Amino acid sequence: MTFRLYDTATREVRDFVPLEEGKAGLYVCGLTVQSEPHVGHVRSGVNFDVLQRWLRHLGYDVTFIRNVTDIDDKILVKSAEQGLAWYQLAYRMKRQLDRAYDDLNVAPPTYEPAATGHVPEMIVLIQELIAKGHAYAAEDGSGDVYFDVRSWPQYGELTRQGIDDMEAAEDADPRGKRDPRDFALWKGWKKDSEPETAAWPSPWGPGRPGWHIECSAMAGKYLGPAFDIHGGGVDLRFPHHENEQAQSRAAGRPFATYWMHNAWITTAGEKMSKSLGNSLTIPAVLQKYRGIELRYYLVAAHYRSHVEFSFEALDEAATGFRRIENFLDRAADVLGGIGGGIACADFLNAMNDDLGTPAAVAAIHEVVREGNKLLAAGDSPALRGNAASVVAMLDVLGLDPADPAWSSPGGGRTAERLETVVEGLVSDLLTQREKARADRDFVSADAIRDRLHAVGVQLEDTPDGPKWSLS
Ligand SMILES: Nc1ncnc2c1ncn2[C@@H]1O[C@H](COP(=O)(O)OP(=O)(O)OP(=O)(O)O)[C@@H](O)[C@H]1O
Ligand SMILES: [Zn+2]
Repeated sequence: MTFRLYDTATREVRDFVPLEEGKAGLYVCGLTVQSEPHVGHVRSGVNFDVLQRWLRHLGYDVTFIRNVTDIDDKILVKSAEQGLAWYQLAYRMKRQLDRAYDDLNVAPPTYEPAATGHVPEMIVLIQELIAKGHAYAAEDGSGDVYFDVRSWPQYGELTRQGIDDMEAAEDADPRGKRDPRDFALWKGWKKDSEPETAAWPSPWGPGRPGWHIECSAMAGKYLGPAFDIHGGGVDLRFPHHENEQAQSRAAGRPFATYWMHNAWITTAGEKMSKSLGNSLTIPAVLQKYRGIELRYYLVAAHYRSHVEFSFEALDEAATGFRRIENFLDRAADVLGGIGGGIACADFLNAMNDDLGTPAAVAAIHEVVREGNKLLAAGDSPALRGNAASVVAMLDVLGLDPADPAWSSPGGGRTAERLETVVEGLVSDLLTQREKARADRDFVSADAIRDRLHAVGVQLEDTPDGPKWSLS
C-alpha cells in the first residue's frame, strides 16, 4: 500500500508520488519567535516530526526544512515593550522553543534557516518578480515593495478564492498599493519607530523582508524550485501559503506538490492563544506530565482534527501510555532486553492512510493486549517478537521510552533510570573499598577512590560512613 495524504490544495487524499524517486523534500513554516511556546505552538512541530519519521520509515531520503521567523512586526513591538533589542527577544524565545522541542523529542529538521540569515536570497527573488512584472516598488517613498496580485491570474488558487472576494492585506499602508490585496514583499524602514538594527540594505533602500517572501526564498534555497510537501498550521493557508505559492510560481518556480495543514489545539472550543489568555506553556504542562506523555497525547489525535486540551484528557492519555510502558518493562524483565522488530499490518495501513495516528495507536494497544496474554502464559518466544513490534511502532511515532532523546530534563525516564544505575554501581564500589580498608589493603582502597574521582565522583568519609557526590 502506498502512502496517501490529504492535499489541502486539491482537497482530496492523494497517493504520495515524490518528484525524485526515493527522496522527499519537506518544508514546514516554523514559528515566529516572539513569545514563550504554548501547547498549540508545538503541535505542528510534533505532527510534522511524525511525518518525517514516517517518510524515513518508508525508506525515503528526507530533506526537512523548518524555518525560524526571527524578525517581524510582533517581535519588534514585543521587544520594545520589554526593553530588549529585537534579536535578544528572538534569540531567547528561540532557545525556549528548542527546549520545548527537545522535551517533546521533536527531532531537529535537516536545516533550520532563520529569516535574517537569508535576506540576500529574498532580495534576489523580489528582483525577479519585479523584472517579470509581478511586483512593484511603492511610489509613496515608503521603500515598500508589493506583489501585484492582479498580475497573477492564478492568485487565490490554493484557497479557491476569487480576488474580489478577498480581504485587503493589512501588512502595510494601503496608500502605496495598486490594489489593497497586494501584499508586502519588502518593508521600508520606518526611521521614527523602528530600530536601525532591523533594517537591511536593499535596492529599494533600507528595510526588512515581508513575512511571506521568507519562506519562498528559503524553500527555494534548500529544496530547489520544486519540492514535495509544504506544511504548517491551518491558519497559514491564507494569506501566508497562498502568497508563498503565488510569488514562487510567478517567479517561475513550481513550488510544492502537496500541502498539509494541522488543526488547532483548543480550550473550551477556542484556539489556544497567548492573547486570548487560555494558553499553557510547555514547562507548565511538564511540571505535571512527562514530555513523552504530552507527545503521546498530541500524537494520538489525527493531525487534521482539533484537539480540545484538558488535563483530564491528558491524564487519560498518560494512563494509556503507561499501560504500554508497563508492558514493555515487564517484557524486558522476562526477556532480558527487547531487540529490533517489525510494525504490524494495522499500524502500517493506518499510517499510510494520511498519517492515521489514532488507528496506529489503537494497533499498538492491540499488540500490547496480546503481549500481556503471552506474558501471563509464559510464552517467551512469542513475546519476543510481540514486544519488539511494539517498540518498532513506538519508535516511528517518536515514542520509544528507551530512546536516549527522552533523557532531556522534561523528557522520559531514561535520566531517572540512569540515576538508579549510577547509585547502584557507586555503592558497590564503596562496599569494595570498605572491605579493602578493613583488610588493610590501602592500595586497592585508594585505587577505587581515584577511579571514582576520575569519573567525577567525589568521596567524603564521615562518621556515618563514606558519602559521595558529583564533583
Ligand atoms: N492553538 C493552536 N493550535 C495549533 N497551532 C497553533 C495554535 N496557536 C498557534 N499555533 C501555530 O503557531 C503559529 C503562531 O501562532 P500565533 O502567533 O497566532 O500564536 P498565538 O499564541 O495565538 O499568538 P498571540 O495570541 O500572541 O498572537 C500559528 O501560525 C499556528 O500555526
Ligand atoms: Zn511560511
